[in-house]
Amino acid sequence: MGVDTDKIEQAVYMILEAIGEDPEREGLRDTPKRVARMYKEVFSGLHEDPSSHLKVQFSEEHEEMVIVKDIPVYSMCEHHLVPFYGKAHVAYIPRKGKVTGLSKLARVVEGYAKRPQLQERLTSQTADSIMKELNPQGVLVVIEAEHMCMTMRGVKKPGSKTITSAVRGIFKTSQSTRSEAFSLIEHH
Ligand SMILES: Nc1nc2c(ncn2[C@@H]2O[C@H](COP(=O)(O)OP(=O)(O)OP(=O)(O)O)[C@@H](O)[C@H]2O)c(=O)[nH]1
Ligand SMILES: [Zn+2]
Repeated sequence: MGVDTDKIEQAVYMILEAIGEDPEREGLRDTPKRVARMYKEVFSGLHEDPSSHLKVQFSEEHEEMVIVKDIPVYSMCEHHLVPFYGKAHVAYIPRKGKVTGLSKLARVVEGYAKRPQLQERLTSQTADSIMKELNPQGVLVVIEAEHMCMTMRGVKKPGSKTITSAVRGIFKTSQSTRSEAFSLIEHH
C-alpha cells in the first residue's frame, strides 16, 4: 500500500479543528491537501527499498577508501514528527574492485531518511545496507544532525548537535583505518 493522501487530509483537517483553528478560512483551505502532498514526499522512503540503488555496480581496481561527505540529510523524528537535519558522511573500502555509483550512496541515505526515523537507526540501516549489497571490506557512516524537537520545543537547545556513527568490517577491527576515515571527514 502506498500513502493514503485522503486520510492524511482528513487527519490534518481534524488537527486544525482540534487546535482551535478554522480549517475553512481562506489561508487554511488548501492546507490539508498541501500537507498530504508533503507527507507523501517526505515519507516516500517507506515505499522503496533503498538498498536497491546499490545494485548499480562497476568493476574498478580500487581497494582503498572512498568517502562521500557532507551529504545533506533531512528526516523526521519518529517521536514528534518534526524534522531533524544535517549531514551524512559515508566511507567504504571496496572488495575485489566492486564499487557503486557515488550518487547511489546519497540515495541510500535519502531512502532511509524519508521515513519516521531515529538518527541511530538511519545511521545503522545505511551502513548495513551497503555491507549487504556491496560486500565491501568495511563501511563507516557518520551523521551529524540538529533535532527540531530539541530546539523549537521541549528542552529548547538550539545549536546542539547529535553525532552518530556506525562502523562495520575493517573500520571496526582496524583503529588506523577508522582514524584515517574520521580525519578525512573532519578536516577536508
Ligand atoms: N535516541 C534518539 N532520541 C531521539 C531522537 N529524536 C528525538 N529523540 C528523543 O526522544 C525522546 C522522547 O522522549 P519523551 O519523554 O517520550 O518525549 P517528550 O516528553 O516530548 O520529551 P522532551 O523532548 O524531553 O520534551 C526525547 O528525549 C527526544 O530528544 C533520535 O533520533 N534518537
Ligand atoms: Zn523528537
